[in-house]
Amino acid sequence: MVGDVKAQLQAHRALFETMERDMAPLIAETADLLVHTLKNGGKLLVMGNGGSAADAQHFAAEIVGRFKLERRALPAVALSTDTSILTAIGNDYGFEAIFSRQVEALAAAGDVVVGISTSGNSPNVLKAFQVARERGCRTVGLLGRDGGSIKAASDVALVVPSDDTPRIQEGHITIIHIVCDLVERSLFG
Ligand SMILES: O=C(CO)[C@@H](O)[C@H](O)[C@H](O)[C@H](O)COP(=O)(O)O
Ligand SMILES: [Zn+2]
Repeated sequence: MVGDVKAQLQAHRALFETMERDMAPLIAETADLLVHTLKNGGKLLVMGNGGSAADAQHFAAEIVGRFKLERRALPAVALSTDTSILTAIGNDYGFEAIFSRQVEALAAAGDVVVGISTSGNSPNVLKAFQVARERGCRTVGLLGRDGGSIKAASDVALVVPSDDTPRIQEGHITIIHIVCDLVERSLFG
């Protein structure tokens, strides 16, 4: 039991060492993109399924509310939170359309659309990225494994180098916190 716990903590640490070595520039680039977008009156739309739906609403909450600094509210919407919208679109147009239809409704040119998927292959995220690009938005994929099909639809692809879904999710939420910190300090610090 304790051995299993230690093995998982070690896997987490090894992954984060690799992320530190390989991903820092791309995480900084993502923060820059969001700073630029918010400065120019754009907003963040963010989505994911399951645990990544929770990460999406966590991200939007840090942006709309605050991360650490007392500052004005910033615009962000999690597309995974409104059960009436999700069930209506899912029921009437199919589960693949639950995010793309909301992107169609809410996205403006210059917005940043973030999709979180550990496999990189969730069809509803992929479809939302296709619509986002048609709308002139920038797409950021928070991905895992080999990046899947969403990688090619991402302007910035942050692929956490692991095949283990929970470890990938731990990478994603840490990247989200780092981006929130950089965005807030660069706009208001
Ligand atoms: O949190 C977990 C597993 O750790 C699950 O809820 C997981 O997010 C769900 O199976 C998702 O449907 C997986 O989708 P994706 O990450 O491949 O896009
Ligand atoms: Zn999970």
